[in-house]
Amino acid sequence: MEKAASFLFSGIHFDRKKFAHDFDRFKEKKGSDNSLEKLSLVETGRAEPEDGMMSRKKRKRKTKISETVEGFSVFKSSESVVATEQKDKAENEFSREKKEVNRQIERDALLRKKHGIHISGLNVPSPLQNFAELSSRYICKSYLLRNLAELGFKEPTPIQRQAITVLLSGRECFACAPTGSGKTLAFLCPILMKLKHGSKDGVRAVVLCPTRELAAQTSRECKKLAKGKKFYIKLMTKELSRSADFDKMPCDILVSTPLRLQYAIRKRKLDLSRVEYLVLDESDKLFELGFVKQIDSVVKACSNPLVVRSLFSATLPDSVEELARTIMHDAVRVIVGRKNSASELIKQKLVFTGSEEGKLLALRQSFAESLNPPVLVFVQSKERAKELYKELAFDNIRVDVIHADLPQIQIIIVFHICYLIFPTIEDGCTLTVPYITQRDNTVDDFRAGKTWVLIATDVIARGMDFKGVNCVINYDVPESAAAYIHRIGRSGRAGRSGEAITLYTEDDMAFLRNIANVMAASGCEVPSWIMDLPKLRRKKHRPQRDSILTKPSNLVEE
Ligand SMILES: Nc1ncnc2c1ncn2[C@@H]1O[C@H](COP(=O)(O)OP(=O)(O)OP(=O)(O)O)[C@@H](O)[C@H]1O
Repeated sequence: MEKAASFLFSGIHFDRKKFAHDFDRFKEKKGSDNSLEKLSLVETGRAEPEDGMMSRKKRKRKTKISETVEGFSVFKSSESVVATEQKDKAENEFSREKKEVNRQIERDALLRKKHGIHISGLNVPSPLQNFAELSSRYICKSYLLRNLAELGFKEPTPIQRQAITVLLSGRECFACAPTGSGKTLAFLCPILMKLKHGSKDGVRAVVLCPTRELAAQTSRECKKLAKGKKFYIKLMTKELSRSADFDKMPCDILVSTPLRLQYAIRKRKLDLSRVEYLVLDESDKLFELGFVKQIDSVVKACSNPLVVRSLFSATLPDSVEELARTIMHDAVRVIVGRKNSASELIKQKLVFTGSEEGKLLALRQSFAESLNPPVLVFVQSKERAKELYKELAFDNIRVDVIHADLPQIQIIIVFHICYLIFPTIEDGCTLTVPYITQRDNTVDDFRAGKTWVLIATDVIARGMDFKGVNCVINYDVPESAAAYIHRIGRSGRAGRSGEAITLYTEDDMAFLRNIANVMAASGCEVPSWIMDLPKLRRKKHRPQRDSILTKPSNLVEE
């Protein structure tokens, strides 16, 4: 380098005589500079170490000092040393924090990978390592941790690990996780934590579910989680939506179907302007045509600009996500496993029965050989549910049926309390017992094990949590891949295994490929000829089917 420099400057001669005056000044200045530098270092007690082992940082600092000192007072230089020190300290702190952030990002990524959690969105909070983190990272009251433990929930499920922290950080959320993977707790837990305690200030959280049964189940789960804490948790019954005085009725968390809520908003002037949390459970169902207007009016009624909205489902088509994005802000997307796939805990099978008669025969045969209750049998319409029920009711099986046509009975008990008995009371009084529906009874009997085989339409295909359903039989092939995923998802819940059998005939060939795709994606074997079938262009599969009727030749000999 030196050689190069001398080569570059060769031939240039500095005339010291001619520039003697300037040369002297230059020499003086250089000397005074050094003295100043020395002085400033001594003053701050940071003189250069004698052994000459000066770190790179210090050298850098030294250079800076000499630059600052030039032409200014001594006092300023000492201030700048302090400032530089502080700057260095801040820089060190910053780089330490940056390293820690990077390490946390790595740990989060590993935890997410381990649990099959996929996220998109900016600054997604770390997933939970365990439930104890609800206290250490967030303010979680002891009642909730106690209730989780009492319910036997030792570890958060993957969707709970991520969706809970997203909602606790105040972010909106799209969550898609397999059936039976604990999505209900994933949205209820943050709501309870954020609302802290009950109040009489109006509705603060709304959970919308597509069916009455699911709404009832969700409000029950919410009450279990809130046990020991005064919260007003209400299920919107038909009676409530028609006659409640919502101004006087304390309610923190309201669980409802869209129609009943819309009715209450319109007719009972239910005020939702203070709602802080709005959950659309089974959101893809709620965004279907029949519900869209009702959802729209509920979303509008929840007019608090700070409302946190979240969408939960086991199936979340892109179209729904796109639609939902138009109303959501800075939402985080959390997908567990593969989007729109069935639970891997369910063993799925396809059985060809040739015809409708063949289906009934196959069902009877399978029950005769090995009936392992509880079993759910899905059909495509209420008419077919009634037909199949008639057929099986005479077999020696405890069978029941559930569909949208089952009546609701309101029991009104009128007490005419005679003033002769209670002289202080002049009038009679009317006690209205909440609607008791035959649908509720049917569900309860199935839960209690009184019913072995429950024949159902898609009314209970979504969200219903029947513990330990061993087998789901699709007597009729479902109308869509999503319907298939939800139906079979009534078994194989909360880590248990399950079985799903789908009976099909020639009429179902066109739709078979869609089911086979779901099966293959969750690791089940599918005959290759099915995968070679052409894709179905129609969206819904609802073929015209022959009635379910035993013909003499169908009877199984005992
Ligand atoms: N952390 C947990 N540990 C063990 N069991 C849990 C945990 N969280 C929830 N469960 C149980 O798992 C079962 C399924 O939960 P949940 O009904 O919330 O599933 P889901 O994901 O909403 O299903 P679906 O998509 O069918 O609605 C319930 O019985 C619930 O009590």
